[in-house]
Amino acid sequence: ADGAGAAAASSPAPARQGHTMVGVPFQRRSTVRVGIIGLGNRGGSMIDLFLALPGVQVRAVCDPVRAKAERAAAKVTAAGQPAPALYANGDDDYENLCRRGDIDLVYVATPWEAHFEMAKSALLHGKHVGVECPIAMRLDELWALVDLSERTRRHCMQLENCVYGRNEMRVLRMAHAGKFGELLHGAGAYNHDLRQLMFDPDYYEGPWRRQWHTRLRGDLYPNHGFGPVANYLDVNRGDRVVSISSFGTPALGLAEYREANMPAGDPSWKESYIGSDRTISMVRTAKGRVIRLEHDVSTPHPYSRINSLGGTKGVFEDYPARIYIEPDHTNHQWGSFARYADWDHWLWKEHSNPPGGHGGMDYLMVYRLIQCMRLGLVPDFDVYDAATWTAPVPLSHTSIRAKGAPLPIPDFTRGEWKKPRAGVDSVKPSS
Ligand SMILES: NC(=O)c1ccc[n+]([C@@H]2O[C@H](COP(=O)([O-])OP(=O)(O)OC[C@H]3O[C@@H](n4cnc5c(N)ncnc54)[C@H](O)[C@@H]3O)[C@@H](O)[C@H]2O)c1
Repeated sequence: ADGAGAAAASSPAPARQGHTMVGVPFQRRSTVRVGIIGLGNRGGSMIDLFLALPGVQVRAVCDPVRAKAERAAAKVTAAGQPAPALYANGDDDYENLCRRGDIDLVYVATPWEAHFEMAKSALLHGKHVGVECPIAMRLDELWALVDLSERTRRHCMQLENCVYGRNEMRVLRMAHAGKFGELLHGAGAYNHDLRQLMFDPDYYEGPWRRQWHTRLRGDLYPNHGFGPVANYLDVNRGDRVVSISSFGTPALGLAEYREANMPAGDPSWKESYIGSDRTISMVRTAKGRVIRLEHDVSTPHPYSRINSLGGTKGVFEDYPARIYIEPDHTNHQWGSFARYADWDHWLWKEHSNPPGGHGGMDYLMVYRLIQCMRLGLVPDFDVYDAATWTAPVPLSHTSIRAKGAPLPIPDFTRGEWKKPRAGVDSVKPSS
């Protein structure tokens, strides 16, 4: 599989089968009819945000764990909507949800191994699809999603919530206004100690997340760190990421945690974890800028997405947020980022205290997606962004196996990255 990965990594873009999805608006509609696949931790809470928005109807819910599907259906009726169709007959019942004629958007919040087939099914049945991170696990699947989106004329979106974070959006606007000068470098991460949750028998639906640590090396979850920095640097909108070089430490954290916490005979004792506890990747852009990505979910660490950006006039670093830009700051002393609240994105000015998890960015993501669909706007991100932000998953694995050898990151836009265009730094719509 690694050999195939390396070959695929260096092969040229496959011939385009459809037409570009760059700048393609949604068809305008007053009501967005939603089907949700996967109602675990994520889907089971995101449904509240869909139901909180005017103009959204949840028409169908799907989860093989019937109790979870039923709990979600009860939320729909409690919100005053008709009872949704329920799909709970095994692992393939999602196809029946995708087949329905009364759904505009499918939202996928299932284990990673299921994302690709579910996105594919939604697109083939004419639905727009928003998928949790990462959108797929293999490079050939990323190309397949690009081709399917281009052929079916439906948007295939990585629902990357962190690009809607308040700090991320403020930095994005300041970057575009030149406050950091010419942009040079950025960093993003998913450093989140998930040991306890991954070994908890009840938190996830089965051990799927931990088991990925027995299969794939490297950065399993790059999107939350990569997406925001890619936006700062206008990746796919004037610059593009061209190569990735990844390094991984030994994988010791999960086994050490198991030793200390899991009783003999627990099924986890059959697992062997492969590298790496911390993956560090260096990504180069066509303009010569450098992005550092980190991934670590198996050692103690306070939560951090790093979220930094630097240029010729200064630097921002998050966790905690701090800034140093000329001429505002001197003498090597960090300044307060709170002082720059005027630079907040219009979404954050409109919703100063959004509901829902992750500090409100989940809500703003769903709000903006639904707004784009109802007003017939171009979405803030498309299948090219989805593929780009996810590409480190397979590529970091292959690069680590090759001792950090740089691998090309495909140009999923097939040359269209050079065109500047709007993205998450959107203009507030007038109607
Ligand atoms: N963006 C974020 O901030 C964020 C936060 C948490 C989770 N996530 C992502 O959400 C996804 C789900 O994570 P989770 O924590 O909710 O996991 P989970 O295990 O709690 O939920 C997954 C759900 O999918 C269901 N499922 C499994 N196979 C299915 C199938 N064939 N058809 C329909 N449903 C199926 C399971 O029964 C379960 O209810 C993952 O991709 C995860 O990375 C994203």
